[in-house]
Amino acid sequence: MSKKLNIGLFGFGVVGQGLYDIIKTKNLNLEIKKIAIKDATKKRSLPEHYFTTDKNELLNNPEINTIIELINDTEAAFDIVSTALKTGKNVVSASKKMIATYLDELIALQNEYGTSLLYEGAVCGSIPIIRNLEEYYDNELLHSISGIFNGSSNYILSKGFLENLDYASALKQAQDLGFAETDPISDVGGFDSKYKLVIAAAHAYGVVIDPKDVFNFGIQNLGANDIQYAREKNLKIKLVPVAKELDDAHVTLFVLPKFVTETEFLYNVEYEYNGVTVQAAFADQQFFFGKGAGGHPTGSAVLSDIAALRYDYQYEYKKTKESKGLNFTNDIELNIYLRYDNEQLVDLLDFKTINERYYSGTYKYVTGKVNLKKLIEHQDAINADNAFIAFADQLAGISLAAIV
Ligand SMILES: NC(=O)C1=CN([C@@H]2O[C@H](COP(=O)(O)OP(=O)(O)OC[C@H]3O[C@@H](n4cnc5c(N)ncnc54)[C@H](OP(=O)(O)O)[C@@H]3O)[C@@H](O)[C@H]2O)C=CC1
Ligand SMILES: N[C@@H](CC=O)C(=O)O
Repeated sequence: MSKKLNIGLFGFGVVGQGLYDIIKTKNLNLEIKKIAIKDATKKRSLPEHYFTTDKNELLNNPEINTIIELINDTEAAFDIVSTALKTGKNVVSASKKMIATYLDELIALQNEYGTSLLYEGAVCGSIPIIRNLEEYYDNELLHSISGIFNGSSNYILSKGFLENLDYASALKQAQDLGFAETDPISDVGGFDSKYKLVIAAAHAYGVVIDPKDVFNFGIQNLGANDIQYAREKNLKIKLVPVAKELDDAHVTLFVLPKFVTETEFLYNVEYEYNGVTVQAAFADQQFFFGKGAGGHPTGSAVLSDIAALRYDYQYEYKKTKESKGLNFTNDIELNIYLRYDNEQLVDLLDFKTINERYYSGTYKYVTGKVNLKKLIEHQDAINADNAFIAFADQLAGISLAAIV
């Protein structure tokens, strides 16, 4: 018999409302007791008595045994989630930045207090990737996980490539549809993809990596020449996070735009859809596809976690416990395309090999192999130049540069 869940819901925005819409169509053994929001003056679709701006009305209510955290404030979310876990309440959260930033602490709290934190909705919306990494791939050696982890940036890219819509209008649409983060630089700059990648890597490789150590470069500098370059070669540009085991001792993570060929699954992932490609030793390549943003797709993942809590499901962080001793490294070499203005940038990045170099009045690019550490070191110069970078490798082409 499943246990009855008395829910305290934090947040009634895109995802909170989306979750509510789904719950009300079902006859589940659960009840939403109270909803905490920030702005008491906003018009709501439910009677006033549901709402409060006092978090303690939920956290201190002994009747509430489950907290659902769906707010857009990282520090407040960590405070809510950690308090709930400490006071014996299980939690479901979709706040990927908060989870990636505080993952070590959140795992420790679950171990110490025996409470459960689930977050399927935080990584690729409706795609059930976390529980698959945790359970299904438990005994698999995973060579890499990559994909499209951000709906807003993919929406903007699709609108540009397929409909010739300009960047600003496409971003506005993604915001109006409820896909974008409060500060959309998180989406287009690759930060959101990075947080999701860090969470996925913890379940895939057992490594808990500080997001600050992971390089992310987004699509905000993408220009008409870059799109033209891709079109002429029958490629598409996608924002792709990569986690790859390089050898028995090293794992790398980064987020970069990527030239994707027609033969790759990601080529046909458009608009707010996400895709996750898992390359495993025995299962070989597998692909997960689904909506990565929006109230209902994300709400469906949150509801799946809620349902799992009725049976006290907990992540075991199995690969973390196996302690294979993988070290995170940025000391890798990969083939990139750099569209730039300032010649000095090419020298600064210290290309190991140059395959192609092109100059015209307003368009200059170079392709070749660089060390990721050089991209990190000169990130400010790259941004100051309004340059655009994409990588062109199949993942097998990314290699450890030096043994660290
Ligand atoms: N939108 C999406 O597609 C997805 C979003 N997410 C994540 O889910 C979370 C929520 O996103 P989303 O629904 O889009 O965000 P919204 O901006 O639509 O809603 C945020 C909600 O949080 C409430 N809120 C903010 N601060 C507090 C606080 N301190 N206490 C109580 N309530 C608070 C707001 O209150 P008020 O209504 O009063 O302003 C609002 O109801 C974010 O972490 C986001 O990254 C994850 C996957 C997909
Ligand atoms: N802003 C995010 C929302 C879901 O995580 C995105 O666009 O993917």
